Amino acid sequence: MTSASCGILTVSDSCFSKEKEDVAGKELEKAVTEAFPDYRIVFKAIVPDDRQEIINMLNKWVSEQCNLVVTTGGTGFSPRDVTPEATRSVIEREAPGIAYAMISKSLQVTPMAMLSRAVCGIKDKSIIINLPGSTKGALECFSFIRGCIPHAIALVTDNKSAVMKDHKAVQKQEQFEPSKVATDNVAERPRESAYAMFEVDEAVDLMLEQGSIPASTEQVPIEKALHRVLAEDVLSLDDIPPFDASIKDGYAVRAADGDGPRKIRSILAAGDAPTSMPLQKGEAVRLGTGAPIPAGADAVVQVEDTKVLVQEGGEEIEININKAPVKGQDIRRIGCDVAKNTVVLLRGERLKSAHIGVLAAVGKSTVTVYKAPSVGIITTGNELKEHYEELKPGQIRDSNRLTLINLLKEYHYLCNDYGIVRDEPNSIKRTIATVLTGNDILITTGGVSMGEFDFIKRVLIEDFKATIHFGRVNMKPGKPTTFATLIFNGAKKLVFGLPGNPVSASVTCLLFVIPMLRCLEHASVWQFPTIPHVVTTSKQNSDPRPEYVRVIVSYHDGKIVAKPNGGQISSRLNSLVGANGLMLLPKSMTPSKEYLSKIILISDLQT
Ligand SMILES: Nc1nc2c(c(=O)[nH]1)N[C@H]1C(S)=C(S)[C@@H](COP(=O)(O)OP(=O)(O)OC[C@H]3O[C@@H](n4cnc5c(N)ncnc54)[C@H](O)[C@@H]3O)O[C@H]1N2
Ligand code: MOO
Ligand SMILES: [Mg+2]
Repeated sequence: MTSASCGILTVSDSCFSKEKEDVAGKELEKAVTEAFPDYRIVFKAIVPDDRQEIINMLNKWVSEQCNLVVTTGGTGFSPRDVTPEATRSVIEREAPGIAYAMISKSLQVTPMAMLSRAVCGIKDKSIIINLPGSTKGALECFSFIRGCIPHAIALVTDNKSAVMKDHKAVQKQEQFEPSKVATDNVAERPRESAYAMFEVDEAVDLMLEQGSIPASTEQVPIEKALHRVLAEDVLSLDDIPPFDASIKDGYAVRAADGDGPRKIRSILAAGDAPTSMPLQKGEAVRLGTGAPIPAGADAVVQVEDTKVLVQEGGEEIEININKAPVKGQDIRRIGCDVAKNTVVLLRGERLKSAHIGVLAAVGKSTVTVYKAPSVGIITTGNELKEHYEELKPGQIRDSNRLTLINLLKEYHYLCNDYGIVRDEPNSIKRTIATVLTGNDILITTGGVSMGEFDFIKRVLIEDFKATIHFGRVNMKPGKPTTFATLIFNGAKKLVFGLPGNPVSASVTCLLFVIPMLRCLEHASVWQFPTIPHVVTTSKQNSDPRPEYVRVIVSYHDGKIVAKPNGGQISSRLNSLVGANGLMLLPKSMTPSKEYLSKIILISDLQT
């Protein structure tokens, strides 16, 4: 993606007068940065719903060659909504297709979309796009049209090489070779799975052996480094503390002077430069915690162990040291927390708040971190509809996509969403190719079991020459979990074919996808913490698979307690709502017998 400059203009009387916070503007900024990491947001402003003010700002940004201007607000029917009129005065050529795309997609969400009057158009090398004022509406509309933006910018800026690249990609898509997967001989389908059954640990090992996508790194300011994985060993650029410092509020003294009276020579607060004139016999310097120790002093006596002997106008002139001090008492020596040039953080550590604090303390303003692999997701199934769409008989709402995207987000991974794909080999092939063009990793859900409409494995093998490393795992839920690798446009790609059942998809994402992403990101910790746990069962399990029971784990009276979170059928996603652990029940348990097993902690222990 080539770089471009962007501006975000919030049009709102109430945001302009600071009566309301500009949430839409801020969220749009995030969405643009996330969608186009190479673009620079160079302009941001809030103007009132005033036609001339909008025109002035748009003209100013256009004259400064801002490639993409998105406005939010003022596109509706109320008397002060004038953003479309102002935009129309500025643009030279209208781009009605963008506005149309937003309205037609938005109508699937709400009939109110027909009240949008958004205008989109071009002036010079700038594209101006009006978005609604509501945060949800603005983000939704942006998501509907963001795909066309890079090509539109390449065209208006006359970037011939980018335009050619885009055209080639489109032509390639148009020269689509149909899937090789045959659908006409259902009677001949295998009656037994062609895939060997692996135990979970074996499958994890097979998967990790394939974890060799080249990892790239980037420099980020430490303010933006939270949750990233360090790609360098960090050396302290300074001693901490950088000078001998007091641990207490009190007096710097010479220990050899013992107890008894001291004349106050001067005062040192935290932040004052250390004095160079050595402290003389019988003298003390009054100081605060963190203040530098004056020359000649070798101990600090806390204020609680002293008494005032002489004072003048509220000033301490002479004090008494009640107890003889010990040399070095209450002094933090230079470099005692961290010595200069020593390693303070190790490559592979995931940065949390304390890491960022250490980076700040040792004088690092940027760090090198690993880039996480890029992930794209599709869900498959003819029965699936978007959660906001109306259902016809036989249809269900797609819950897997949003669950998995957000599950990955909980573990700090972003995931590009490629929508729902029908159970049809050509559609699956085409969408997989699109995902693999822009991502290192593909996650699919559904279509991996024994059904005649379960095409994922076959498309991967027949159309992409994938190697299936495992296509069945001995676990409940998650039996048909599939992991494959393939070469696409010369690059190695990883594919996780997760089962369609909602719990199975989430549990296998936790047990396979997240550990693999952590390894690919070079994180030193990739496994979830486990707690050894004794388990029993009251009834003979008819299913011989080891089971990952979704549990609420807590700590009561010195014991770990794991409570199954309701019904455990693979379709009941509520078993994961509030669950913080997966309790492993070994296969073929005899009722009432105790087994030493484990709980995998997927979030914090509840106490
Ligand atoms: N003959 C056999 N049938 C099945 C076997 C088997 O070994 N032999 N395995 C069962 C197991 S275990 C699982 S798990 C499921 C997995 O099936 P698929 O991965 O092929 O998934 P689908 O058939 O497409 O869907 C299964 C189920 O999940 C619902 N689903 C799918 N996608 C979504 C979504 N995005 N959001 C919400 N719900 C979704 C779908 O409607 C089905 O009810 O296969 C068993 N069958
Ligand atoms: O293994 Mo499936 O995931 O039982 O539901
Ligand atoms: Mg199926």
